[in-house]
Amino acid sequence: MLTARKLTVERGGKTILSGVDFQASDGEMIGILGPSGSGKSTLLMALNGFRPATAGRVTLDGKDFYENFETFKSDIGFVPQDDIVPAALRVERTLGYAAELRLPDLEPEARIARVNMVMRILGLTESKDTRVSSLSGGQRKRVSVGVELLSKPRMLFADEPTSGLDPALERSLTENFRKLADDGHMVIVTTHIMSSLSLYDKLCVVNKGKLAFFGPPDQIKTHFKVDDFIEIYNVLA
Ligand SMILES: Nc1ncnc2c1ncn2[C@@H]1O[C@H](COP(=O)(O)OP(=O)(O)OP(=O)(O)O)[C@@H](O)[C@H]1O
Repeated sequence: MLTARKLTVERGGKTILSGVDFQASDGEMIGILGPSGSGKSTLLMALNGFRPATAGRVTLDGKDFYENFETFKSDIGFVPQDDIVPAALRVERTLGYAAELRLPDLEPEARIARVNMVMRILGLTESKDTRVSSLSGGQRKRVSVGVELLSKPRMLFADEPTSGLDPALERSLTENFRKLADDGHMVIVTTHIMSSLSLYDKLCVVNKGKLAFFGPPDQIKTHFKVDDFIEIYNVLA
């Protein structure tokens, strides 16, 4: 279990996140929501240890996450907002190359099997011979996610992976994340998309650097006294 208590992040003399509590278990998919600039990416990177909080504590299975980061880092997959895959290579080669770098101890056959598995999970098999530069935005995002899945990380953190996708691609990528969580991964995603919120186990709403809600999607409308997910943003304004 990943637990954060009273996380505070200060940057450039400004308090960006203040006293945020958070909890995620294996097999859970958690969405981090909130207006632009509310602190979602900051929270995600404090939780995954890439930019630790300046105060507060993060623990994984009861152990201090930052102090034991070297031990835990093989458990972490992180898909940042920007694309991380080279555009010139074909999909299968991109994943194969990433597998060579990330899994040097695996036999070549095992690496190929891992690449094939990741392509299958993410629906990329039919695009395996397509250059990344020719893929749609949604497919490219899947390749970025695929690179992170090669090592089967226990925890997958993704920063707005569905931004800029059409509703069908957004839904399908979110469903991919749901499947990963159902397979036992801990999936933590920042998002602005309100139409797929029911697929998440829990939602974490950040507003002006503070936690505004943490709980299951079926409680969020009651909490904010709204009829529709989209109206939450009016309440937070
Ligand atoms: N290094 C920094 N120094 C000063 N301020 C920063 C720094 N990094 C982020 N901020 C500020 O912290 C706030 C939160 O940023 P963050 O990227 O976490 O927001 P966000 O909710 O993810 O936004 P978006 O939805 O637009 O991606 C913003 O006001 C941002 O300008």
